[in-house]
Order: sequence, then structure tokens, then C-alpha cells
Amino acid sequence: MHKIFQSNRYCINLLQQLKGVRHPQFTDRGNNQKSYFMKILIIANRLPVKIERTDDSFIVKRSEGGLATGLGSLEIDAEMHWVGWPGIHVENEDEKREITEKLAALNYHPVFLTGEEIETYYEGYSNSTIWPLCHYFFSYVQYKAEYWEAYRRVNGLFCEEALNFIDDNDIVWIHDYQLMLLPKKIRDNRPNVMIGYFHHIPFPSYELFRVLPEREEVLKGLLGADLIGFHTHDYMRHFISAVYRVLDLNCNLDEICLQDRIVHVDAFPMGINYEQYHQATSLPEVKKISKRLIEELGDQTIILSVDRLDYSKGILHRLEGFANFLENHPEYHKKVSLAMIVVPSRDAVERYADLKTQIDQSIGKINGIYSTLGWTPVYYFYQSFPFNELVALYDIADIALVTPLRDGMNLVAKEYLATKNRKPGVLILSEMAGAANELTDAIIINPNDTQEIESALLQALTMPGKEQRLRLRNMQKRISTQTVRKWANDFIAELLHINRQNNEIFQKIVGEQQLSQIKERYDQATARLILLDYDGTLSPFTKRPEEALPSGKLLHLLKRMTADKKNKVVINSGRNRQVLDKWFRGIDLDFAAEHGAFFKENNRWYRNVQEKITWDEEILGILEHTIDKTPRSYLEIKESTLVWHYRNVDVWLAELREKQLINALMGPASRLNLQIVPGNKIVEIKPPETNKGSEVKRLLEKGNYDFILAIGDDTTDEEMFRALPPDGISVKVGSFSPTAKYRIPVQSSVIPFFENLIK
Ligand SMILES: O=P(O)(O)OC[C@H]1O[C@H](O[C@H]2O[C@H](CO)[C@@H](O)[C@H](O)[C@H]2O)[C@H](O)[C@@H](O)[C@@H]1O
Ligand SMILES: O=c1ccn([C@@H]2O[C@H](COP(=O)(O)OP(=O)(O)O)[C@@H](O)[C@H]2O)c(=O)[nH]1
Repeated sequence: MHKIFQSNRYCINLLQQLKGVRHPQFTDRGNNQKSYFMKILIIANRLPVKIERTDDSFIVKRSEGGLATGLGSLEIDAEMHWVGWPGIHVENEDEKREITEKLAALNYHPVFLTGEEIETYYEGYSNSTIWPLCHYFFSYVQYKAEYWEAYRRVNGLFCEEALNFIDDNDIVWIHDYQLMLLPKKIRDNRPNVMIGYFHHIPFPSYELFRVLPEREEVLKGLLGADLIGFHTHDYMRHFISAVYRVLDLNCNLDEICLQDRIVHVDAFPMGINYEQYHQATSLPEVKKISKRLIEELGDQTIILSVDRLDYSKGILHRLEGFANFLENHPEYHKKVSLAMIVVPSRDAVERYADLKTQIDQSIGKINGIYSTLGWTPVYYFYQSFPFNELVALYDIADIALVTPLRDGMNLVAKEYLATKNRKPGVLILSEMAGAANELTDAIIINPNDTQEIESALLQALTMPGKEQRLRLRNMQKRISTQTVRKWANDFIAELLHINRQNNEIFQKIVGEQQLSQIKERYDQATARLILLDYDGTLSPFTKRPEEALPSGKLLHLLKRMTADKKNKVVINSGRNRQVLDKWFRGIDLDFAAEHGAFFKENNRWYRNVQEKITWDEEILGILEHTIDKTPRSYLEIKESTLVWHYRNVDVWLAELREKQLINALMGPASRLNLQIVPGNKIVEIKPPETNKGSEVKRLLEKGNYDFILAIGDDTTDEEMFRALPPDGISVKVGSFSPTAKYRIPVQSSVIPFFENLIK
């Protein structure tokens, strides 16, 4: 029984092959690391520093956030540089110079922003357009031409500064939504460097992303990277969906095929420095603060929440849930308090300033109603806490209440769990945080349902110690292995792997050197066999197959090729006999039609398959049903094959229907000994005996050639490439082929290639 499921996913095949061969890990590279690259350049909106102005100077303090810690622990021997905004507004040139010199000692390179740029690029496009869009706050999105202009301009400033430090072989790792145009800008200037981009916030569904007027430029900007990382598979999926819908690019699962390289997309959930938090409760300073807090709070149960002031964090929903809880559970009055840390953030953005007022009012109301002389229901801190104080709060808190309406990851949830060393605690976590994907032993809530917050609080307050410890252990197991160090190392390892893979693939592109090698062999040959696929190779892919008529230029080329008596030129196509005869009338070509089911030699057609097939009712029924459910798809009935075409169907729907169709056809196809072949925007049902390769084999048995060249763009052409002898020349048109020796990235280069060859 012949049943072959060929994948049309060249890139995946290739990836699998290459993965089988070698998957470089840092340790693989032994002592040769320096030959791979010399520097890693991190570019993020903010430098990991705090700069304080003194009377006559500046003090620069490193601020080791999660990112800096992770990158600091990269298992890679390379010089590390950072480019970013120093977080301080300075206009005076002498002051800028002084700060630049101080930062240079740390390998940090500042991009200074003017007041106007902070307003339009940072508060504007970054935090009033992209941030609300990515966090599903559609009605908060503000479009202003000057925001977009500034965003572009400032991305350009980051690029200019970064270019001062980038050499070929360097790694550039760009972070976050403030710099989405930067990967392309750097690629345009330094085509050979490895570029990674990590998106720290959610990437919204296409339906939301599409509203962005600059969606195309933003996506193209990101595609300058070789690797694009997200916290979760959902964000990754949304991004790929936006790419194929907005840019109409060829995407194969986690790969986006561009003309000159593949961009990979993957999920890398960011972790924390687990040990730092886990050991923190043994620090004398932390112990002291914890003790003081316990004394001050008495034996109250403490619910803790920690976030930047941001509408995405669901602070008002949390307060409403807590207020409901107090109203409905008076038995917990004087026994439970909510300690709420709200770190000031982006307060020049109107929405943030408004939210601050609403939070103040809500807390005022709750405390006004329920406070007693000895009990404050909500302790509210509108300030940032240093590490020791924060971990002391994590340590003493019985419950962490994390309720974002959307959050890229949420590191606070992980930090709370990691700190839990001395005594257990319960995490209540919103399902809308990226962290919820990993922390499945938390009490997961939908923060929009304030009743659910209320019942989660009750569940947490009554959870037996044994269950708390079990849940905690499970989650600590995960976060202690998926650390920020692993996150950074995984990302860079993948970037190196992709770079190597892209280099291997792209060595095959037919450039001047490759052309002259092929031409030399062509010129020396005495008997040549030239096998040509038609659609997508000799003719561009059109909306309707009947529109893909040969151009005058092509017909002229074929006449010249066939005029040379040393050439046997065969069009090896999936098209039927009638079309080939009609389109190439008067040219001395041979044909193979319907994937080798028929062939024409010396002006006569022969068949390799039985008489015209009467198609089985069940198969026709399945196809009909698929067409009914898939607008703009249609069936082509040929003499020996049935083809379901879906080139005009939405990509997502087509993918779904393709899978469903193949599943449904499997039974009848195996009963009737038919082969199902997925191709480029088609699924073909055909007898298994013939394919484009069987036709090549037949031709090779009959003739003796000293130059054999096959060219094609589709999966079905792989059979043709595989059937060539070892010295045969296989040329893939378009994206990658696991088999072909050469590649011509675009169809429009095919005719010029042959014109040069026969010149
Ligand atoms: O620089 P700011 O405007 O003050 O904002 C602070 C950072 O907030 C965002 O954090 C995100 O990254 C975290 C780590 O990946 C993730 O856990 C969180 O869910 C995200 O919201 C933002 O992405 C950063 O660029 C800001 O610097
Ligand atoms: O007073 C505070 C409150 C928070 N954080 C840190 O701020 C980060 C917040 O990260 P998260 O991913 O939770 O949210 P983001 O603010 O990045 O959206 C965490 O690492 C916290 O430890 C801090 O240093 N001091």
C-alpha cells in the first residue's frame, strides 16, 4: 500500500535534518567561541542604571533588574555592551558628556532623549499607542502622527548609537515594544550580524493588531531579526498570524520565510534569579525587616499585592474583589489586611494619572467603611521598595494576590513563590498573566470576575498547610529550573543555531559564482537534460491557475533552448496534457503531465497510468464537503488526479481544512490505493505509481546525459531533485529545499538565469 504524506513545510524538514546533525550549545563550541562573535550588544529602552543628580555632578548606580541579572549570567565568553536611555532628562552637552563617560566605564552607551521625545516616543507611541493595544485596552489607544514620527526617529537614534559598537559576527539582542523598528534598521546597516528581539509584553490577536495604521512597518521592522521571542506560545501565535495576514508572507509554523533568510519565532518564558530570592530570607537584614513587620502587624493574615501603577494590572478590580470579600465575610474583619504596593510609573501619561486618583478613592472608601481603631483593611504604599524590604514582604505575606487584566509575564508572582522558604503561602494569579501558563498550581482566576477574586481569597484563607506546601513545591520546582539565566542562555543558543542554519542554507543561492560554475558545465556538455517545472518556476503563481499563461519572453527562451540540438528540454508539470499542448504549441519540447502520469516524446503522448479513473463517490463527497465549508477553494479534476486548490483562502482556514481533508481522505485513499500529496496551496489525490521523480528515472534510463539540471518550486519537485544522479544540478525556486543544491529566491530571476546560461 502506497500512502505518502509529503510535507510542504520545507523549512521544518530542513530544520529537523539540521537538528539531527548538530544543535550547537555553548559547550559544543569548545575554545572557539571568540571566532563566532566578539560582542553581545543589548539594546533596551532603559539602561540598567539609576542616575542621581548631586549638586555639581551625577552618581551612576547599577540597578540589577531581572534582565541584567539574566544577561550577566550568560554562559558565553563575550564582551557585553548595553545601549539605552539613561532614564534621566539632560539637555546640557557637558552634562551629557559626563554621564556618557561614566557609563562607558560599565560598557553602557546612553541614548539621550529630549523632553519632546520622552513625551512623544516614550509616553506617546510606546505607552499611549502600543502598550494599550498590546494589553487589549483598545479604547485607550491614541493615534497621533507626531507620536509615530517620534517613534521612528527615536528608533533611528538608538540605531545610530548602536552602530558605533556593532561589528560583523556580533550578537545584537533588542528588547521590547519601544524598539520594534530597530531590528530592520540594524539589519539594513549591518546585514551580517545576528539579531534577536524579545517582546516582553503580550502580542495581541490579529483582530486587534490590524487596527494599527503602521502595522506593516512595525512587522517589517521586527522581521529584521533572526529570532523573535515571546513569553508564551499564544503571543507567538498571534504574531505569526499578523505576519501572514498583513505581509502575506510564507509562514511555516514557527518560521517566516523571507527571500534571503528564515526568521524564527519561539516562546521563551522569562524566569527570575531563583536562588537570590530563595536564599534571601536568611539574610540578616531581611530577617530584621520581617521580624519588625510581624511585630507591627500582629497575627493578622496578610494579602500582598505588588505592581507598577498600570491599568493593565487590574488594581481596581482587585480592590473591588477585596471590598466584596469584606462585605460578605465579616468574620474576617480585623483578621485580614491587604498590603498594596503600587510603584509610581508613567505618571505623565493621562490614563496613569487618572488611575492613581481612582485607586486613592477606592482605597479611601474601603478604609473609610471598614477601618477600626486597631485595624486597617488596606495598607497602601505608593512607592518603590528596595530588594530587602520587598522580599521581607514576600516572606511574611500569607497570600499574594496578582490580578492583571493582561500582563506579558508578571515576575512578581514568581518572586513571591521563590522567596517562600521559611513558611508557605498561597498565590492567587490571573489567567491573563503570561506566568499563569507555567504556574498552574496557583489559584487561577479571571480578574474581570470580582466574585471569583472573592472566592479565591476564601479558598486561599482556608487552604490547609499541607496543600499549600504541595502546590508551592510544584511551582518552585518549575521556577527553580526555568530561571532568568536559562532564559537568556536558551535565547542566545537558539539565535546561534539559527544563524548557522541560515548560513548553510544561503550558501546555495545562485549568485555570479554559482552561475559561472553551472555555465562552465553547461558549455562543456554534449548531451543535456533540462527538466523544468512550470507553475511558480517558469510562470509566476496567479490567483487563478488558468491565468498563468507563458509570457512571450518565456516562449522565446524555450525556442532558443530547444533550438540547440544538444538539449533535451522537458516540462515536468502537474498540469494536464491539454493545457501543455495548447500553451506550448510549435515549440520542440517534451512534457510530463499530471506528475508523470503522462509523457510526450517526439510529438506523441504516452500514459504511465491506467485508463481515465472513475472517482470514488466517497472521495468526491469529502472534497465537495470541504469546498462547501471553504469559500474560494475549488476542485480540479484531471485525467488521473483530483486537486483541491486553496490559494485564495485565508491561511488559517486553509490550514485547518487541509488537515481535516487529509484526515478524512486517509481511509478511502488507503482502501483505493491512492496517494495524498499536499503541495503548494493544493492537496492532490493521485495514483501512487508516478510522480515527478518517476518521470526523471524513466528519462535517465533511456538517455545518456553529461549535464542534467532540474528546477522547480514545489514540494512535488523534491521527487524530481531526489531522482537526479549525484552530479545532477537541482535548483529550488523560492524558499528552502532540503534536497536541492542551489536556490533562486524569486521566480522572476528564473528566465534571466537561463538566458545567462545559454548565452
Ligand atoms: O520602563 P517603564 O515604562 O517604567 O516600564 C517598566 C517595564 O514594564 C514592562 O515590563 C514587562 O516585562 C516584564 C519582564 O519581561 C514582564 O514580566 C511584564 O509582564 C511586562 O509588562 C515593559 O515591557 C518594559 O519594557 C518596561 O521597562
Ligand atoms: O517596590 C518594588 C516593586 C516591584 N519591584 C520589581 O519590579 C518588577 C516588576 O516586574 P513585573 O514583571 O511583575 O511587571 P512590570 O512592571 O515589568 O510590568 C519585579 O521584578 C519586582 O521585584 C521592585 O523592585 N520594587
